[in-house]
Formats: sequence, C-alpha cells, structure tokens
Amino acid sequence: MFTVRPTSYGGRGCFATAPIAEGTVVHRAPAPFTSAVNRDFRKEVCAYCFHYDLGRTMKVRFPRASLWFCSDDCRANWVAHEDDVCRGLVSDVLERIDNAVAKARKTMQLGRGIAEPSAEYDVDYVPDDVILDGSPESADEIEQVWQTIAQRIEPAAPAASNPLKNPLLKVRLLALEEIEWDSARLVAVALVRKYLEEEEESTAAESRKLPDHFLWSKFYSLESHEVDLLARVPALLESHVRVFLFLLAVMPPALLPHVTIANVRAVVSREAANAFGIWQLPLSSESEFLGSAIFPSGSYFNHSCEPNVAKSRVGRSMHFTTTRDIAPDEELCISYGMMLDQPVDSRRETLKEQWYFDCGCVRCARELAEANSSNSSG
Ligand SMILES: C[S@@+](CC[C@H](N)C(=O)[O-])C[C@H]1O[C@@H](n2cnc3c(N)ncnc32)[C@H](O)[C@@H]1O
Repeated sequence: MFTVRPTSYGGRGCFATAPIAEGTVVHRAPAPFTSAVNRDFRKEVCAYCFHYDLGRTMKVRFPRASLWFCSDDCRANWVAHEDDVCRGLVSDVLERIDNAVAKARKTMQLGRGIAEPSAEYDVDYVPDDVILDGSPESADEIEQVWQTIAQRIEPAAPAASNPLKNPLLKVRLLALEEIEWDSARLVAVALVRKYLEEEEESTAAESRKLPDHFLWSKFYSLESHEVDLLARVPALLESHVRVFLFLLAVMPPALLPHVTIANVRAVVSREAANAFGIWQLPLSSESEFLGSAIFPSGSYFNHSCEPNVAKSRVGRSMHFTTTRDIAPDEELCISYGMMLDQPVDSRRETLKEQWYFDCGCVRCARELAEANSSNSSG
C-alpha cells in the first residue's frame, strides 16, 4: 500500500503506491520492539496490553520482575509473546535490574555506605572528573566523555570477565533515579533482542523464532538524535553513562558482550527520535503519560501539521489509519503531538524543542509564506 523512500525535507517517509480510501488501516505494528512503563505507573498499567484503570493496582502479578497485568490472559500472553519467544531472557534481565535497584535503595535508606542517608538516590557512581559541567557543545565532547568511560572499564572488564571485579564498578552503589530505572529496562530489553538476533543468525532460517518487530537490525536503521537530545537535556549524558555502567554490572554473562557503549547509545538516542508515548486511553488532553514504546516499523511516518493518517494504540499494538482519501505517490503523515491548534510559530517551536526538527510540512510552508506576504505588504 505504501513504500518508504527519501523525502526532500526530512529523511525517509511513507508514500502511497496506489489510491487509498479514507479509513484504511495502512499499517499495524503488532508490539513494541522495546518499551517501558513509567515507574510511577508500573503497578497500575498492564505490562501486556497497557490498560490503565484510573490508578487502580492491576490484579495479576508476575512472580519475579516488577510486572503487573490486568488479567491472567494478559500475563499468559506476555509470557508467550514476549518472554518465551526471547527464551526467558526478558524476565531474567528485568528481574536482575529490579533486584539491583531495590537492593541499592535499601542500603541507602539504611544509611550504609553513605554519610548522608537523605541523599537517598543521589549517590554517584560516575566519577566526578568524567562528566562535563555544562551542556555538551558538540558531538566531540560527548565522544570524549564516553571515551574516558571506555578507558576506565576496559582493562578490568573484557567482555568475558566479571564486570563486578572492575574497580570502577566495585565501589558503586547501583542506585538509579526513577527515569534511569525505566531507561535501563528499555535498553536491556533492546539488548536481549540484539543478542537473540545474532544467535539466530547462526541457525537455519526456518528454525528462527524472533518475529520481525523484535529485530535489532530494523530498530538500528532508525534515525538517532543524540546531539540534539543532550543539548536540550545535558544531564541525560550522565544518566546514559549510569545506565550503561549499571547494565554492565547486572546483565547476565551471555549478554555482556552486547552491553557496549555503542549499543547503549544506539538505544537511548533512537528512543529520543522515535518513541511513541503510551497514553491513557481514550486519548484526551487529560490523559496520563504512562510510558514509552518503540515500534520501528511505525517510525517511518513523518510528521505533518495537516496529517492524513491517525495513529492509535490498540492494546499493545499501534495502528495507522488514513483520515481521508490518499492519491498515489502522496506522502502518508501522522501528527507527532497535540499542537495542531497552535499558530505556525508556536507549532514549529514545539516540534523543534521536542522532536528536534524544523518542520518541512506543506501546512507550515503555506502559513509561513502567508505570514511573509502579509508582512511585506503591510
Ligand atoms: C520518527 S522519524 C520519521 C522517519 C525519518 N524521516 C527517518 O528517515 O527515519 C522522525 C524524524 O524524521 C524527520 N521528520 C519527521 N517529520 C518531519 C517534518 N515534518 N519536517 C522535517 N523533518 C521531519 C525528523 O528528522 C524527525 O526527527
């Protein structure tokens, strides 16, 4: 129904290959490549269908990792389609992460190992001299920070050895802040997919189990916006380093070769440009923001301030439906946010600030031209 090819204004986009009638579902992304329900909502959002029941705690719990479900069916579906298909590694990594965070927090609350128990989640295991004071000015500065981290961990932590013996990690208290905890979960699941994809590459094609939407290679071909992201929120650089070091310390040995700086950066920088919000349904301006999910096959729709496709979450899947008839070769675009009622300048500001691009859509071009011509005639 559509093909992905370069646009003249913003990377690749989706173009109709034939006429498409209004109301046609042009794409269904069946499940996220990776996702994370925000820590505050973890007990209140079903980990499978993302149902949220106005703050009520979900009834069914997964025995080990911090996962809650709205029904036994959802738990069974999660086990079958998320965990079993990934050989139990998703629950394993989530359990390791949650246990490590819980242990660190308990230690800190007891005041052991820190002078100031009230510093609760602020204990830093990233050396002070590694992190920049201000915002990273360029890709080079970001590179330097990561290079310093790489130099310090390398001699003590070749992939196969135990990273806990690493002097940098040995003294650490694995305390993550809330958003880092969410981020660690999201990155860890992405690394599980990467590990499995590489493992499966060595097996016969017919015995491969990993569905297309779990392929790291598809995720990796998405756009990344690391420099823009860190220019806007400089503190995230330290967070990314913390998540990397944390995962190096807690991931199972088989996955350690994949816990590399390059892979962690690949995930966090692609998340910034491509994640879909998991919003409370039905969607309204009052909806709670429950978490983030990455659907690589749905990430090729560009934004337009005059969209012709609506995205909607249906349980764990994301659907893309035309909102009017589409002509062959027309680009299929969604709206990235709820800014369409704003005037052109503030819409463009929002898009630049939150999604890091100067909008090249037809409506912006038209309204900017109108504003220019009324300025010059006035
Ligand atoms: C989710 S991706 C969409 C697919 C992307 N074009 C690609 O090639 O991977 C979002 C990125 O696409 C580009 N983009 C999307 N809509 C745009 C628009 N209206 N104007 C300019 N760039 C846009 C921006 O670089 C944005 O960060």
